[in-house]
Amino acid sequence: MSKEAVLLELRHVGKYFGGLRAVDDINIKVESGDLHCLLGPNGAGKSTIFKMIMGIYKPTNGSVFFNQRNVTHLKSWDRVKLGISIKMQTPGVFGELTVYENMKIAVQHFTRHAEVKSEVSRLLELLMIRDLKDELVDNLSHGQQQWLEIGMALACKPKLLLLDEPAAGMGPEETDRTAELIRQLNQQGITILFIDHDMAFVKKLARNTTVLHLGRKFAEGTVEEIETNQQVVDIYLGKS
Ligand SMILES: Nc1ncnc2c1ncn2[C@@H]1O[C@H](COP(=O)(O)OP(=O)(O)OP(=O)(O)O)[C@@H](O)[C@H]1O
Repeated sequence: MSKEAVLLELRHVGKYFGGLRAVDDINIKVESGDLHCLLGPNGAGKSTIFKMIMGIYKPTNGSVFFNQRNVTHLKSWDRVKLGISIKMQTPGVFGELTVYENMKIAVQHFTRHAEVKSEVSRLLELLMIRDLKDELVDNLSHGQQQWLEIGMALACKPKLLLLDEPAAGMGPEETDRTAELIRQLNQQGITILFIDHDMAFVKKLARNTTVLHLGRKFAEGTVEEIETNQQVVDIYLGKS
């Protein structure tokens, strides 16, 4: 991988909470244009890594590079301005407002006033929820709310989109639509790093995978390589 091809790099990153090494000496490179999955069982350190990429947690050790720039000490908002965006697992939408109003709140930070309406429409179309623009968010299905949140994360026109378990709690149909949406965003040039522990979903989407276990990098490679790695299979069955 050439230096220019790397969009995100974690170098010897660690995060300790008291005596707990939630993330320990992690090195990860995410290539520009990749659809990359952070895979691992509960408590492996995946969300903590996302929070360090986003600037929500400061690493105990190591550095985070974005576009070859050391962003370790930048605030979250400055990272957003550089092109990093996140959709967290916890809900970030306003249930008592409409779909349109939610999107407008996100879009108006990044778009000139005269273009807000058309940008909201463009995103709602992309998210397959344009017909629901006047609906209160509380009335949407779980999947539709998740797509709206992805849309709000897109408002800053990110180069790198972090998705924490984007299909969690969805049925098969919504999961398939979510996979399709993520694939589409990636084809439009957005590099995507997503967290998941559902191997079937990961197989549908990811090109490259980093497997974490107990805060350490356990394995990395293509989905095919990971799937046939006996040690990875074992940690999923609780043998390691
Ligand atoms: N703010 C915190 N204070 C103390 N411990 C924390 C904190 N955040 C996370 N941890 C611990 O760090 C470890 C890694 O947590 P993390 O949430 O990153 O794992 P994860 O791989 O995202 O798990 P899950 O799939 O369950 O979301 C866990 O043992 C967790 O309890």
